[in-house]
Amino acid sequence: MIEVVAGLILDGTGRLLACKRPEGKHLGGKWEFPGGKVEPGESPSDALVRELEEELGIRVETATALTPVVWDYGRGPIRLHPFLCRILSGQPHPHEHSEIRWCGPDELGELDWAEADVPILEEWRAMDTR
Ligand SMILES: Nc1nc2c([nH]c(=O)n2[C@H]2C[C@H](O)[C@@H](COP(=O)(O)OP(=O)(O)OP(=O)(O)O)O2)c(=O)[nH]1
Repeated sequence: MIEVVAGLILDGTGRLLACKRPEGKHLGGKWEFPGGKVEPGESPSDALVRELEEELGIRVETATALTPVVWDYGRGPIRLHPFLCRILSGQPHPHEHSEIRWCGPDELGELDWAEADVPILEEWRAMDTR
């Protein structure tokens, strides 16, 4: 099982940050929550702080953990651990994604999400963290 973390970053007005995977990569063109694989010896929360600094140039703190999602895209199972996060410093800039977008509830529903993220989005919608 590959452990992956993903951050639901809120902007304080009810919008979430969606990130587009670059064409040519696995799941290229799909939208995801930023994050990546947990390295040996790291907690999921530490991994997310590291990944968001690398991918977006922001420092975050993690808050509520949502329900992990187990998914298999045909390359073996991944377990995706979602966390709500808050930006402590910096403005997000895409270092590894082709595009990033702050989205309100309606816009979120219009994006072509990676399949493992769909249940996460549904859980978030049901929570109403705004
Ligand atoms: N970071 C992230 N990965 C996700 C999400 N949803 C989802 O299915 N994934 C998948 C895509 C990848 O297979 C894996 C995350 O690994 P990664 O983002 O470090 O991907 P990577 O570029 O290293 O992938 P690869 O080189 O191994 O193909 O989980 C998500 O919301 N965030």
